Amino acid sequence: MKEKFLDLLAQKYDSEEKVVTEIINLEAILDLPKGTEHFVSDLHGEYQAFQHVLRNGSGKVKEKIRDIFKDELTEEEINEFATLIYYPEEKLQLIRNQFDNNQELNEWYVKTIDQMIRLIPYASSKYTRTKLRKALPKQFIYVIEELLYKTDEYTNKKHYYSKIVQKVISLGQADKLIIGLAYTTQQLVVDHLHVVGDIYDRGPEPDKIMEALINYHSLDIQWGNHDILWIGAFSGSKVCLANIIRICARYDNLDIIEDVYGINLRPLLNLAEKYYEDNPAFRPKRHSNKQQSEEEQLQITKIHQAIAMIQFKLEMPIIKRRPYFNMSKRLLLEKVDYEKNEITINGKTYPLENTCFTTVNPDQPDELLEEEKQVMDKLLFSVQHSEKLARHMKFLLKKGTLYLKYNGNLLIHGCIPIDGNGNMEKLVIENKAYAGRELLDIFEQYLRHAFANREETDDLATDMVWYLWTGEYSSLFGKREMTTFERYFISDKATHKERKNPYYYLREKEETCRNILEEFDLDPDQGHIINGHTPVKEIDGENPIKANGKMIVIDGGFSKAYQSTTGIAGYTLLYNSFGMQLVAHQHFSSKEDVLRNGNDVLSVRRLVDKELERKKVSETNVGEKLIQEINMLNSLLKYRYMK
Ligand SMILES: O=P(O)(O)OC[C@H]1O[C@](O)(COP(=O)(O)O)[C@@H](O)[C@@H]1O
Ligand SMILES: [Mn+2]
Repeated sequence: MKEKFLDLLAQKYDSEEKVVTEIINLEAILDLPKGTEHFVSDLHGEYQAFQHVLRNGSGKVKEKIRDIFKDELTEEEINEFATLIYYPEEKLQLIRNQFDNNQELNEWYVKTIDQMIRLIPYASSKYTRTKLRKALPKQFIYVIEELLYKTDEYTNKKHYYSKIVQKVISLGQADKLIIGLAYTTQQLVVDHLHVVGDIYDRGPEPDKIMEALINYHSLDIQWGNHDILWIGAFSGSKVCLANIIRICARYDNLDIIEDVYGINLRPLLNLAEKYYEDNPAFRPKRHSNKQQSEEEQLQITKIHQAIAMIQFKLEMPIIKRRPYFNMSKRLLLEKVDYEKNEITINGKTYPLENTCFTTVNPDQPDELLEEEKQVMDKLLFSVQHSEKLARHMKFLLKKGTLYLKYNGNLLIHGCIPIDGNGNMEKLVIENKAYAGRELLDIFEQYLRHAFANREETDDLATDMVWYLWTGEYSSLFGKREMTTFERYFISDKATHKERKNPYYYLREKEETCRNILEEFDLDPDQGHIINGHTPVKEIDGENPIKANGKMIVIDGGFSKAYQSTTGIAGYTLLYNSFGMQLVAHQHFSSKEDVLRNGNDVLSVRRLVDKELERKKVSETNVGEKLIQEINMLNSLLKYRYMK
């Protein structure tokens, strides 16, 4: 077997020299400082703000510019230059308009190309030449390499280089070169991106975020509860599907469903028009910049009610067929007194308001009307046949996992369900108990099974995806119950409370975090847990760094709806060879503002951890793989060439 494998490998490395060269190359990489990891989370459809963080590398781009040009450029010029690197196309247009004649513009081109070429070696100092070459714009590789590897020792070469730049300009290629160099710089500054969940829901452009991620050079994703909902819908879960439409209606984002993913909402609208009226509890949340007629708002309000009621009905049979989900308390439509318009929860009776129960049969409240059934069948068909959604969901499955162990850290969107004593909570599924890492592994297995068997809509795997959205022992939800029904229909706020898993206060303690790291076979002295999911209320003095630095909560706070409760726009994390840095972001106004005013509102940095010695590639996940490759190549060398 091994020999067969080595024979195969020998096809690629078909001479002794090739094997040796590759071994030398890989060993050199192992010795380089580790690349920069960038962690973001809770993007919630806020494409513009996310783009900004991605393009500025959470401040890393500007830091590199400042390192090199601090004695040469003013703060204002540094800002201008940084903006050019973030948004080269738009910034170039603004700059071109500033000049009255070509000569001035050409001088600016010469100066700018020179500065960009000086920045590249600094930004790529941690990479091999081959890796840098891969990051260069293809059509300019030759030109850039000529410019990059110049030395000023020979003055005649100087002339040669200035000639190259002049030629680029006179051939009308300067803009393209600058744009290419800008993207190269962005790419060099961050080696690998981690998206710690919640790409979808609340904000208007999750699809564009997905496209940006698909085009990104290196990343992984830890699914968030909102991503799971979309995966669930695509995998055949009608209750997940009802949820995504309900949330889109609530946040006035139905165009994501209709226009972006091409899902026909007409049948749902017809049903909504037939059974529902205006209702203040179901009015969509207003986006500041969205113009909408009263009629449109009314339509959304009706759709919102129609789909919410379908959702509540669809939950019931699942709760009944899966007793171990322990959700019988959530059979709320059975607890309503339809005559008195009241509900009794935990022995207490509350009046109901803003109800919209016209399609509910009080004797059998989980029964869908024939029309509701048909609507859901059509919607599911449409969802499962949306090409774009299929592409996005497949990418989520390909790059995503429920949790990730990476360079000694544990990345997870929500939590590890634990009880008040810090013990892993058990969920019994089909007579077998799971807890901790095993529980997360089985959740992921079910999710992948549901995704692979999308024609199944009521099997355990599909139900389990919904459990991940809302179940008490879900590692993504992290709360005891979701009080959606109460928030629509009961005014007493006490019923709205969603009790959190003890994880959320026990994670303040170092001991808890160490136990969890051990549960995942990670070294508790070295590792950290990196969480998203819960907005950090900086306003109330909450610290995102917990448990003596073992726990870092980086809810990106991109979601505008939540910014007033956090006081800032959230956090991102950087981890390079020197250690970890937490970056606090202020509210992102707009790309236009950045372009015109260089406003790039970053970033308090707090040192999370400082490496005593600079960390090298050899000490990383990537390094581990390289070492394996080197071992194989050494075997090949012995087997083939040193006999
Ligand atoms: O504020 P909204 O949109 O009504 O959503 C509230 C719901 O979202 C959740 O907070 C889950 O979403 P997050 O993952 O963003 O926290 C639920 O616990 C809660 O019921
Ligand atoms: Mn979340």
